[in-house]
Parts: sequence; structure tokens; C-alpha cells
Amino acid sequence: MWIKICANTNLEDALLAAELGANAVGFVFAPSKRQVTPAQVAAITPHLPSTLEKIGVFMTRDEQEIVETFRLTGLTGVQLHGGLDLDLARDLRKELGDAVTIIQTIHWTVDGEANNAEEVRKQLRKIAQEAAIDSVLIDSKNAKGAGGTGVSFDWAAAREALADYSGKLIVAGGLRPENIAAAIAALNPWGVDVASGVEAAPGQKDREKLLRFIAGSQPR
Ligand SMILES: O=C(O)c1ccccc1NCC(=O)[C@H](O)[C@H](O)COP(=O)(O)O
Repeated sequence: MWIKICANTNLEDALLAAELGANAVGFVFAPSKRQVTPAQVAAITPHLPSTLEKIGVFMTRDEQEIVETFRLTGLTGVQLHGGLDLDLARDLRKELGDAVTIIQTIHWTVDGEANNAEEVRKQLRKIAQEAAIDSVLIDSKNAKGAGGTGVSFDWAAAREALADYSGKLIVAGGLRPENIAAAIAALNPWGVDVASGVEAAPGQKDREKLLRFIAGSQPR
């Protein structure tokens, strides 16, 4: 199982995630209580293991902003969190080549009347035909935000909509040590991603929670 520990704001937490077995760490450039600047991330990444993936999370669809941040910060991947924009993914692939891992986020709205299953299916069909995208991350969205919500979506309802997608699927949204095994059992993803569920406080990771989350992500 590929494991990404997201929304890191300091070197100690990112190193801890790596030490405990995470495959990737994330840094949020999107507006958030965990938002970091390119300068902060540029100071952190040189001290991380070279084998650890370093993913920047972007809400913007401004290609130049993403490219400049990628080049300045030592990232290995970008997570496109601001909606599906195939042109943006293609342009980033063209500009950054194989050096970048491109993760496309899609959302499951947990409040309101959205027809999530149909929308998710539609987006996955488009993504399946798009070579520029390496993997898909499905995350919860609610009135308060579209990332780091700490709220899980209805896995049973999503299961069917996700089943036809044969690419790399990463599940996020409200995952915690207590529910990670159930999420994996329900959705059989390629990877998992967490931000608030392993924190002691916003932007600060908790060693015990990290340990339990990573242990719970292992196959049984
Ligand atoms: O983590 C944030 O604060 C955040 C804010 C805005 C956009 C994205 C954000 N995080 C991106 C991630 O990949 C998170 O891990 C994912 O949204 C899950 O968060 P959580 O529900 O807190 O585990």
C-alpha cells in the first residue's frame, strides 16, 4: 500500500513520516490552516530521503505558478486539487516531463445534493484515457472546504462508482488510525492519504497516530 502523509509544515514531521514507513509526504500550497510557502518547502526537502516522494498540493490552475513552485522546492510530484482540468495536466507533463508525478484529485461532496456517483464516473472515464495523469486521489468536499476536511465520504456508495477504474486510486478524506483498515477493505485502493487524522494540532503530526495509521494500512 502506497501511503502519503499530507499537510506537513516542518522538517521534523516529514522526517518522522519517512522513518515510520510513509512513501510520500505532502505540502499544501492551497489556502489552508496548514498552508506552507515555496521557501519553507525548499528549506525542508534537501533534508529528506531521496526515495521519499515529495508532493505539492495545488488548488490553483495557474500552470506557471505550479511549474515555478515545483522547480524551486525539490518536489517530485504535484497533486492537482482544484478540479479536473486535463489541459493543465497535459501542459504540466509537457513542461516537466517524466520528472513529475501528477496526481489528479476528484471530490465526493458529503453535504448538499450532488450526484457524486455519476460525476465521479464521468471524471474517471476522462482520466482513464489521459496519459498525463499518473494516479487519482478521491477526497471529501463539504461546505467548509475541499481538502483537509477530516470528514470521510460514504465508501459503500462510492465503491461501485470507483470499481471500473483500473488505474492507481488513492483514497483520502477523514481517514484515521481507527478507520483506515475499514476504508481499505471497502475500496481496495492502491494508496491512502491523510492529513488531519494523524495530527496533534493543525500542522503538527502526532507520532502515535502516525504509527497506528501506517500499521493499519498494511495488508492483513
Ligand atoms: O490538508 C489541508 O488542509 C488541505 C487544504 C486544502 C486543500 C488540500 C488539503 N490537503 C490535501 C490532502 O491531500 C489531504 O491529505 C486530504 O485532503 C485529506 O485530508 P484529511 O481529511 O484531513 O485527512
